[in-house]
Amino acid sequence: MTKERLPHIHILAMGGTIAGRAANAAETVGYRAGAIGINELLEAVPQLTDIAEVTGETVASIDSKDMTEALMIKLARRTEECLLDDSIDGIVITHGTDTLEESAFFLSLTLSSAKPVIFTGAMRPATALSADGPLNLLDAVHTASSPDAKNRGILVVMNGTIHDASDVTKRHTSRVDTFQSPNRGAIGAVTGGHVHFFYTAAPVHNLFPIPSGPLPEVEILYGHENESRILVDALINSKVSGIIYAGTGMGSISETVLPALREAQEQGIAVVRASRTGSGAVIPTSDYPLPFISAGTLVPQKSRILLQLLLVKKMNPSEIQHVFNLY
Ligand SMILES: NC(=O)CC[C@H](N)C(=O)O
Repeated sequence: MTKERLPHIHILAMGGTIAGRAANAAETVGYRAGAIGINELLEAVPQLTDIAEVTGETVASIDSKDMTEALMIKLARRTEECLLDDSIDGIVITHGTDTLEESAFFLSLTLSSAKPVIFTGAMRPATALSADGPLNLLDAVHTASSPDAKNRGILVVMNGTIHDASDVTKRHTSRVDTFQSPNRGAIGAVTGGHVHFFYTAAPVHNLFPIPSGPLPEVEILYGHENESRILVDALINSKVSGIIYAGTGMGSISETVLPALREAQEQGIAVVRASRTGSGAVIPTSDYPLPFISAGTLVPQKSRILLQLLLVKKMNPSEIQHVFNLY
C-alpha cells in the first residue's frame, strides 16, 4: 500500500508573542516578542510532522506594534512567491497579534490564490505556562492542509476558531479569545484537529496588485465629546492624502469638527467615516453626503489600508464608496 503524500505547508515567521521569550514560565506579560527562531517554534510542536511536511523561514522577528508598510509589502511579495511554488500546498504566517488583522487584511486585498493562507499568533509567550502558541500553530497547519480552506482568501486561526480577514479584530488586551469577528462571527472552528467551516466561502475581493512603492499618507482620528479641530488642522497642514475619522456611534462627527473636515475635503483630502464602537456598519446617510465616504463594517485600521490602496488608483469619493460598500 502506498502512503498518501502529506501536504507541504510552508511557515513564514514574522515574530510576535508566539515567538516570545520571558524570564520565567509564570511571566505572561513582560517578555521579548520575536525572540524565538522558527526552528525552535516548530520543535515545540512535534505533532506537526504527523499532519504535514512543514518547512519554515523567518521573514521578520518583530513585535508587531512596529509593523511597517515596507514589511507588509515584503510579506505579501514572499507569500505570493510561495503561492506560485508548485511544491507548496498551503501557507501559515505566524505574526504578533497587535497588528495581525492589518497584515491579514492587506494580504487579502493584494493576493489571489486558491491555496490556503492562514495567519496565527499567540497571547502568551512560548515560554509561559499554558502557552497558546503551540496549539494555535497546530490548528493553523491543520487548516492550511484542509481542502475545505481553499478559495477562501486569507484566514486567521486563533483559539480554535477560524476567521475571515475582513471582519476579524483583536478585542481584548490579554485573553486568549481576543480575536473576534464582531459583525459576521467566526466562519469555522478547529476541534481536535478537525477543521469545520460553518458557511460556504464568501466572495473574495483581491482588488489590487501588491504596491511597488510607498502608499499615500492616511491618518486616523478618534472622535470624542468636547472635541476640538486642532488635529484636523494639523492634518490639513501636513497635506495628508486621507483621514479616517473613527467617529462616535455610526461614524457621527461633532459640529466642532465637521467644518474642519469639510475644509480638508476642499483641499482634496479623502475623508472616511468609520466608528469607534468596534462593530456594526457605518452607512452613507443624508447627514454626511459624498464626498464623505462611509467605511461599512471595516474598523478604522482596516479602512485606512483600503483607502491607501484606493488612493493609489486615483479613485474619486464616489468610486471609493463603491469599494467600501463591499464590506
Ligand atoms: N500577543 C501578541 O502577539 C502581542 C505582542 C506584541 N506586541 C506583538 O504584537 O507582536
